[in-house]
Amino acid sequence: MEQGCRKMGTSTRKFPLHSSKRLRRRFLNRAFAVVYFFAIVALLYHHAESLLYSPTYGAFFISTSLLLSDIILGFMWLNSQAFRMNPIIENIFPENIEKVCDRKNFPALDIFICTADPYKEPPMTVANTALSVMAYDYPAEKLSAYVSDDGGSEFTLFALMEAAKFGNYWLPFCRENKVMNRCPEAYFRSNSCSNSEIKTMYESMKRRVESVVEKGKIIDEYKTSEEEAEAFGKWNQGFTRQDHPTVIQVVSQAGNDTDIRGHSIPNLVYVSREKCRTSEHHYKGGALNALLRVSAVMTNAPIILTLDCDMISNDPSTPHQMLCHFLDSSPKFGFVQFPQRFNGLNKADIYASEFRRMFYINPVGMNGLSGPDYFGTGTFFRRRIFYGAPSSFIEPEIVELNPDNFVERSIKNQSILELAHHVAGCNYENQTNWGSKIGFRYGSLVEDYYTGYRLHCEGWKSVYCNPERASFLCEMPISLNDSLNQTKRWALGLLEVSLSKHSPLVFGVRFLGPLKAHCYAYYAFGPLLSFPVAVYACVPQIALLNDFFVFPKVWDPWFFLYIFLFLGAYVQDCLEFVLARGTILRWWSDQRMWLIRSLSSDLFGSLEYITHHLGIATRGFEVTSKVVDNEQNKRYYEGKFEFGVPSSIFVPFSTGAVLNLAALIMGFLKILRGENLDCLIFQMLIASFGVVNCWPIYEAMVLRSDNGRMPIKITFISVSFAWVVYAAVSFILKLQKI
Ligand SMILES: O=c1ccn([C@@H]2O[C@H](COP(=O)(O)OP(=O)(O)O[C@H]3O[C@H](CO)[C@@H](O)[C@H](O)[C@H]3O)[C@@H](O)[C@H]2O)c(=O)[nH]1
Ligand SMILES: [Mn+2]
Repeated sequence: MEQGCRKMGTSTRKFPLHSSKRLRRRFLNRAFAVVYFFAIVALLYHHAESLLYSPTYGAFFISTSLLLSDIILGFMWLNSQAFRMNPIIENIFPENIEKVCDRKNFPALDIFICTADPYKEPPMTVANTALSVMAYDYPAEKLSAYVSDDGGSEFTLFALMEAAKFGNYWLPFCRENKVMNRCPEAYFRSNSCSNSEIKTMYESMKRRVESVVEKGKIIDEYKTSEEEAEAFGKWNQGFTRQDHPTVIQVVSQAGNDTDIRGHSIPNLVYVSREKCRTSEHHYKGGALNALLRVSAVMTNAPIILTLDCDMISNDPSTPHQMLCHFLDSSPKFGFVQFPQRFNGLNKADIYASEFRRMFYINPVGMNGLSGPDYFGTGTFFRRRIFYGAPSSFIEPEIVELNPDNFVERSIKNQSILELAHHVAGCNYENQTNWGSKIGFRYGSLVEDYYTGYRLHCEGWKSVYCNPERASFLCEMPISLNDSLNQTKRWALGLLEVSLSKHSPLVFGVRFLGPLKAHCYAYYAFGPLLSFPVAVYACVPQIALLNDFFVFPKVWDPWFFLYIFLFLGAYVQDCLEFVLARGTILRWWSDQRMWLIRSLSSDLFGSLEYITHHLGIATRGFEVTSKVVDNEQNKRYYEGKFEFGVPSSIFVPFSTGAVLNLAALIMGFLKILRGENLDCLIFQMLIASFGVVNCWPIYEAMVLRSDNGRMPIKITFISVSFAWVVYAAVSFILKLQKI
């Protein structure tokens, strides 16, 4: 791809494209890690000692559960240190790109947009995303957008056809007015547009698309040409989402279709791969592999951008930014990862949807260890990366899929289209390397994490690029249930990696070295946190209710060890959060959601992993809804948690909430009765921390009356459950003395 810009060696020295800065805080991090490590060892020693000398079964039970919990927490701490050893910030100088490489020599770019459900991912959202990237400041004849529709919906195709027509006006409008946010919906929402003509045009297109989805039918009047009518004809009687032939429709063709100023517009291709009930489709990974092949046959650009359908471009110069890395890099360099930044978070970001640690803090840490993991969206790949390690190329089955193959014919050429249909077939991958050695990798519901991991194991490098202005903006779930179900899917997918033969601790260590393997282990084993959090959320509390005192007394040196461990971790976490431009308010939500997720997503994800492996249940990729309900939206902006639906995923942490409150009240009663505070204090501290964190849950259970409150059924189940857990643990605690 650098061919066009070959003689860059000297010019990039004069006009640098990127630079990197190692953060000085690495020294502090390392020193603190050593101190903290010894503190953990001391704590484990303390537990082991209590275990050996436990006077009763109860004490034995408590010491065992605390020891196991702290081993897991210690292991997670160890993993998290890998990110702290060598953080690096990468800077880019996109203003120099055109000085070292002429526009006409820019490499071609294929953009993949995935959608899977026209009701959860409205076709208008997909159309907006497509328009926002088609309007990139990049030579249009080198740009192709491929939309993969796993929902197999004619409405999505209709929306794209409408988008292409509107694009004829929108693209020149953006160019001439130097618009930065080229997603029409976002642009019209935030600008009082002076040119109301284009706004009217947009509104009328939006009305048409939405009415089609609403009516569930495309009226003939909307099919403006013979070709369009023919395309929709493919949705005949036997066509269902799970069972249908491949549909590939070239919606606009670069070099052939022009905008109102006579400039070319980029290729826009709709692809719905063939689906049949008898063969596995591998969810998004499968969709991306189908796109890899279809695009190889049609345009075969050396660079690929993968996007989720709600990830709009917010900066037309993003391709220039990624070129800063691609034009000046080693042959092992494989991808540039841009962060997900979110549109419309509320002030406290109550569901911690921005995942500041995962998307902003940890990737900087991985930059120093040959690059960040793959986030699934906002990633520019070198096409070659999907065909084996840097030094051992794996030949695909047909020459047309070779990343170096040059496509001479037009994308509407009959034989090209025929081959494209063939490679999108549902049995095409049988007996091939797709999904195992070639392309996006199968086997985990978090195909992004897993694919990035395997690519790094092969020796590819990546870079994290987070420019001042957000390159992309995306949506996040605004109901607690949606948010928890999303992370539950992640938890299940991560366990599929951690407990497989490719586990970071076994396979990863061999190929990545210990530090990077621990970074991957940090995510893969994350769901294990459900155990220690569950223990700390109920064991000390129930012990307190039973007059059982398990922790060191105040003034005991071990007490201070606990305080040091707790504050050390929390203060460091908070500092890093704030240094990554977070607010204290959002950090508080972040740590709260960390607790809540451990007791819901991680727990249920683990249970699903087990049931799936026992063959009791099947697993699936439940798509997160991007539809916004106005009433819900209002509550979200007021910062209220949205429970609303009677979902069992709320039960474990609501149970914990009840137990903590009961323990705290009991503790106060004991103090009032004049019992000794010395032994109580530690358990009281834990319970108070629980109660402060659970405040929104109590509110939702008792104080609220809106539709987002906790369903009575769930409150009832949680209280009963709390009673059962209390009774069971109390029974063990009271077992006769040895
Ligand atoms: O069978 C499927 C299921 C999903 N998708 C697409 O996958 C994307 C992500 O789905 P979403 O429901 O939005 O999941 P999230 O949890 O929000 O996505 C995160 O996590 C996923 C892995 O679980 C990654 O694939 C995503 O890139 C990452 O943003 C969407 O564009 C979907 O259309 C498909 O194409 N086919
Ligand atoms: Mn998403």
